[in-house]
Amino acid sequence: MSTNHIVLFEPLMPANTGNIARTATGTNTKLHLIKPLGFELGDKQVKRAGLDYWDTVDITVHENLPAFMETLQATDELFLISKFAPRSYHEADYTNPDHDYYFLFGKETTGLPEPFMRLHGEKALRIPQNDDHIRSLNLANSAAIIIYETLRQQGFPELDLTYEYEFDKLK
Ligand SMILES: C[S@@+](CC[C@H](N)C(=O)[O-])C[C@H]1O[C@@H](n2cnc3c(N)ncnc32)[C@H](O)[C@@H]1O
Repeated sequence: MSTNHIVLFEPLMPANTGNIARTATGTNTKLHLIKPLGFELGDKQVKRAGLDYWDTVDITVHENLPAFMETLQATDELFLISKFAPRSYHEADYTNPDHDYYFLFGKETTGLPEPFMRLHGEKALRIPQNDDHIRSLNLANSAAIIIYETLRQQGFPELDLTYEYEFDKLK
């Protein structure tokens, strides 16, 4: 079965990383952070945004982008998530059970480095948006959109499609 990975390139804002950590925990997704980080991992704001989930996130910190790239195996599929991509994220296939899927997101201010983007342009995916009104989507929202499309294609593996709550608002 595939493992999905969210990779954040030089994240700056603790609230975004905390928010993504919460999504990662709830979806059995691994989280990778590429240094330098704009915060300390013990930062109150990271923890607040991830609430009680921070300690349960499977998190790996990489020294820099080349160090992260060196960890990839032949069966790992890497996608660069960028508004500059010519292809939309819904057109890619994430269903090969023998592959792990890595989604690399850019820094809140400057995105991914331009030379790296040019080198791996064929792996880039865009989330459609209205460019007349906003510059880009929020990083944490982008990560949630991508991971849930991936999980939808994979049939939501090991996630509860429904759940019996002790205090159920519908009962
Ligand atoms: C706030 S945006 C940074 C925008 C930055 N100016 C740039 O050049 O990409 C942070 C990250 O969110 C993701 N993102 C935001 N909007 C996106 C979109 N429409 N399509 C794909 N990724 C997006 C990208 O990974 C981006 O690097």
